[in-house]
Amino acid sequence: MLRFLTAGESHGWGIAAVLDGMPAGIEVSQEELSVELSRRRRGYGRGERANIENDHVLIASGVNDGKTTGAPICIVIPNKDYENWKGKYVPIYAPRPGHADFAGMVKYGFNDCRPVAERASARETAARVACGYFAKKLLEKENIKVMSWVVSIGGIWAQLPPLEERMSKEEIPKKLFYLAECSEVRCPDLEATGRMKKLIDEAREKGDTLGGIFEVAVIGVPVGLGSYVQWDRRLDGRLAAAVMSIQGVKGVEFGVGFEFSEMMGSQAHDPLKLPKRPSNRAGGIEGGVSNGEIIFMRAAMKPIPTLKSPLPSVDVRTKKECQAYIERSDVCAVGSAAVVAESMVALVVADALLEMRGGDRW
Ligand SMILES: Cc1cc2nc3c(=O)[nH]c(=O)nc-3n(C[C@H](O)[C@H](O)[C@H](O)COP(=O)(O)O)c2cc1C
Ligand SMILES: C=C(O[C@@H]1CC(C(=O)O)=C[C@@H](OP(=O)(O)O)[C@H]1O)C(=O)O
Repeated sequence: MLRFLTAGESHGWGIAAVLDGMPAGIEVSQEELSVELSRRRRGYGRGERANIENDHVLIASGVNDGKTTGAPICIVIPNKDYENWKGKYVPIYAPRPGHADFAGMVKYGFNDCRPVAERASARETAARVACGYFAKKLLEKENIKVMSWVVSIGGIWAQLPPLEERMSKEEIPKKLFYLAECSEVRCPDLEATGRMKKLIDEAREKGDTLGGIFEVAVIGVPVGLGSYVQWDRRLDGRLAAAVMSIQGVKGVEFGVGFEFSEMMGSQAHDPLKLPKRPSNRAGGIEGGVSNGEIIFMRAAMKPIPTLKSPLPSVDVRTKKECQAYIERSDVCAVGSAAVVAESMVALVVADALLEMRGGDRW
């Protein structure tokens, strides 16, 4: 069983994770790890914090001589911004609509929202990406690759090959992924990238924020990951939970997803033919089990909650109406969320692979 937990606050000493269940013998490198971390940190629309952090990952255990040992892997990512925050306490008395502030403060009985904001922050996703790197390295040994790209930001859509092709021909996700890596918003359509950047600039000027949609594809998946025999073993359920757990993600679909609801069965399901199934509208999973096709997911992220032109809120001390608290913030982080989703998907797929194959070393 591959599992992990994270710890740490956004402006505290650092972010940490323990990843348990990685087999021995997986080669890992500090350089590749830092590339993964910087893919998440950077992107057009991210705020000033991205320039403060370098997300250097300290590997405290579980790796010896560049290979995993099978022991729990402990990673620590010091927060450089801690130097600017230590010894200070900046309370948040006007909860930001859309952030965890209000619900978290009431739930845990705080007098202000600072402790909520610190732990609810997506700073924590740096640790998820570090864990996801190890899962990706395990999958790499089986020629399984996880990719993502952004398809829309604030209603501006990328022009991409038809969905049916994106889901069924391996060379297409590979190409889209390659192009996305060249785009500042991680969108494979470089013309749309320009318009998305302009929209992000406009939102920033207005003190507003944006969300969007990204896709994740997993190629090289064998038949048989996950199971229909128990609800919590279904691969689609596990993947959906993993991606929905990312801060700001509000919708997830597989294959043609919500479009299925408008189709006749005869148009919807993927016929079995030799040598290969002609379509993959299911998105690579039937009955909660991978069917050997590309696993294809799409997820929607809401606009960032912290607004420079804030929404109405209530001061929790005076109970008077006021404007929501303003803090340094990202304007748009859809490309970063997509990288986090790659990591979460890699962790779930690697867990299901270990379940099916077993093995203490790889
Ligand atoms: C990579 C990434 C960066 C984010 N950056 C910010 C940010 O700078 N400011 C902010 O208010 N929310 C940001 N968010 C979103 C909030 O963390 C999220 O909306 C909040 O924790 C509430 O959770 P929920 O939206 O899932 O309900 C970010 C999310 C991700 C995935
Ligand atoms: C720090 C990161 O993301 C943060 C996520 C976040 C939030 O509320 O989720 C708020 C911002 O924090 P700060 O106010 O310190 O700039 C983001 O920068 C990161 O991704 O590394």
